[in-house]
Amino acid sequence: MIDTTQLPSFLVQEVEAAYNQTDAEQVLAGCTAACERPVTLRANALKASADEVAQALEAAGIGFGRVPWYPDAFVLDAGTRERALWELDLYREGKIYLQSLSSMLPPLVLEAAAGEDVLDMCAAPGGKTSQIAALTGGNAHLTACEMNGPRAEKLAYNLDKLGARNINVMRTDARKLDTFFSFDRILLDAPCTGTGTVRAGDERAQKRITPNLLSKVTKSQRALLDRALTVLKPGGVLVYSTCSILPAENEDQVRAALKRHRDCEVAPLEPAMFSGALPLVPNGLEGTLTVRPTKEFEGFYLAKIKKASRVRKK
Ligand SMILES: C[S@@+](CC[C@H](N)C(=O)[O-])C[C@H]1O[C@@H](n2cnc3c(N)ncnc32)[C@H](O)[C@@H]1O
Repeated sequence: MIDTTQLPSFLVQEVEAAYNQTDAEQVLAGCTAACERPVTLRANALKASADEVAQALEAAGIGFGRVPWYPDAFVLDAGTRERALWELDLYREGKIYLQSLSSMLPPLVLEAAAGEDVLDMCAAPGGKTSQIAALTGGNAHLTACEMNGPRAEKLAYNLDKLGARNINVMRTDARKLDTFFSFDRILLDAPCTGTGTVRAGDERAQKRITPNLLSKVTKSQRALLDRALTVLKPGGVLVYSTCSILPAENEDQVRAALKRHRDCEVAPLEPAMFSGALPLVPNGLEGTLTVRPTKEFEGFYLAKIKKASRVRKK
């Protein structure tokens, strides 16, 4: 039996209602194991190669492991604290970015290419925006939206530190983004309950994760999805992600959005894309992935949606 008394009671209740007993137990066990989660980071290819980062970590006596699905990801040895990195030139010069493994997934799935118009709709503090910039060699036309003022400043600061240049940072409510804009690729890393990131014993999470929060974020997710699918070009691709493990924020949102936007459909994600190395829990929408929380991964949801190309009339 898992001790769930250290987890937010609303989270436990929702997980037990959403998943079968075995899956719910695994998910809740992952939340309780989160306290042991190692520090993970991404080599920032805009400033340093993964080899350079590996050598610098070795020189500093910091042990690490790698993952089979992303050469730029590093998993520091158990017990290594973030503060071990703070004094390193690597960190000060923006050659690395502290980022959870799960949050490295959406930019990989987005598959943006140089020259494309790309929107990161909810961008601060900028981990995924800068990763998209790195993956496109700094050659995509990137727009990054953030509604919250101080967070938009942090976003601009981080992008500058990481050498992600020529990004149009917009401090704006992305639900009201002018429909004059249009994009080839959109990342919607939506505001959510954060239930995938909860660590047992976190009293603030107990207070924060409530029916009221769920109701607030699901309204916002719906409006953001509608705007995203409106400003997506025909033939364009949207990646929707949350760090939540609740279906109401994930597959239920996507399924409902696809009913409202009949020209869009799921572009199936295959676990094999990640060498079968993601800890997944079955969800109710085929072709989308729910990563269950484990000792290494935060709980996370990923869906890829494609808009039909315009049919040419003869
Ligand atoms: C999950 S966080 C994004 C994390 C970010 N993608 C990253 O990887 O660093 C969600 C962000 O969306 C912002 N946000 C919430 N509602 C928004 C809206 N309507 N328009 C723009 N940004 C919004 C929040 O302030 C928050 O910074």
